[in-house]
Amino acid sequence: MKIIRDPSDDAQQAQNVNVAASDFFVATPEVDRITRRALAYLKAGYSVHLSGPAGSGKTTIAFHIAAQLARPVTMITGDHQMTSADLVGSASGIRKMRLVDNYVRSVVRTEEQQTTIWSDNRLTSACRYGHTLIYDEFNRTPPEANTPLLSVLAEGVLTLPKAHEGTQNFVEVHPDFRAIFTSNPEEYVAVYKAADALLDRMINVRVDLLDEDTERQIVSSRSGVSPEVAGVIVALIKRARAIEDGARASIRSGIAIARILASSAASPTPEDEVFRWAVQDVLHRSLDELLPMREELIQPVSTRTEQAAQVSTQATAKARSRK
Ligand SMILES: Nc1ncnc2c1ncn2[C@@H]1O[C@H](COP(=O)(O)OP(=O)(O)OP(=O)(O)O)[C@@H](O)[C@H]1O
Repeated sequence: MKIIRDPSDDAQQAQNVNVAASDFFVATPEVDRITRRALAYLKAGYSVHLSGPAGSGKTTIAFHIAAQLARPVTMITGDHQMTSADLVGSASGIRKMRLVDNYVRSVVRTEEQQTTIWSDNRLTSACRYGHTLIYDEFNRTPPEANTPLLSVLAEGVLTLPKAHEGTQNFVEVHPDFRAIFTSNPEEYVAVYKAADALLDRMINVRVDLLDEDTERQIVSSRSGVSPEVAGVIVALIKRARAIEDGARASIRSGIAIARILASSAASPTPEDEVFRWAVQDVLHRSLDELLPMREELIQPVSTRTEQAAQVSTQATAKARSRK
């Protein structure tokens, strides 16, 4: 994702960015379908929740969708230490004013005034200026901290705490404000069960593990390895997922193996020690454990191409002999 800063932004907006797809972004029909589906709901004014397993591309697609909305993006990442103040804002100090009036020498009149200085936080500025909010892994934040979102999503109003110095203790949500949430429902470490009331205010778009062709293109695009090498790695990842009992082998693992191969000029063959190490350390499985793949896939790409050519020559010869 490319980050584009808008020089015309005022100080408040300068913390936020405009985004555009990076040169490495892969838009296959599957990615495009998810994007169009989410955009249909966002355009109707609804918030979207992209839910799916780790590495299914939720965050990347969220940015891609946000880029289509062509509004500045405010990004928040869920965190167990977050409070409502981290979303909405808080008092950041006190402003004191003292007036001493000694115009008549024998009379001294003093007047003191004290006001709280309020600082908007990211949700408030996104609501004020009509940004696209990307709230990544929102269920890592305690549900009570996310409470201000309820009235934002349902009534289009953000209520501010008393410390706010303005005359209005609420912000009317800008008509261009949109929110995209992401979460992994399979994650059970350091996450909270999201409040039903919040989930009920967003439309869930399921982002499952991407299809093989999309994963192959992503691995190739993010690492620079050829699509053939990426295909071998993705097949290994799929095999690891099929026999998995612990953490899921993600597309991130595939990108990591591919980048290691590319930077060491290694090849995805059983004889290549860098490849064996990378598979062992990234997937936590030895190449031998993934042996069924060995026969089919883990051969030098040139060998596989030669074999494919042989198979096709044999097939042509058979077809001719049948005539
Ligand atoms: N369409 C795509 N084009 C290019 N790269 C992609 C695409 N989708 C995902 N990726 C890459 O795959 C990796 C995982 O994607 P991403 O972080 O978006 O997944 P996620 O579902 O948000 O994962 P997590 O739940 O672990 O945060 C990243 O390195 C990302 O750059």
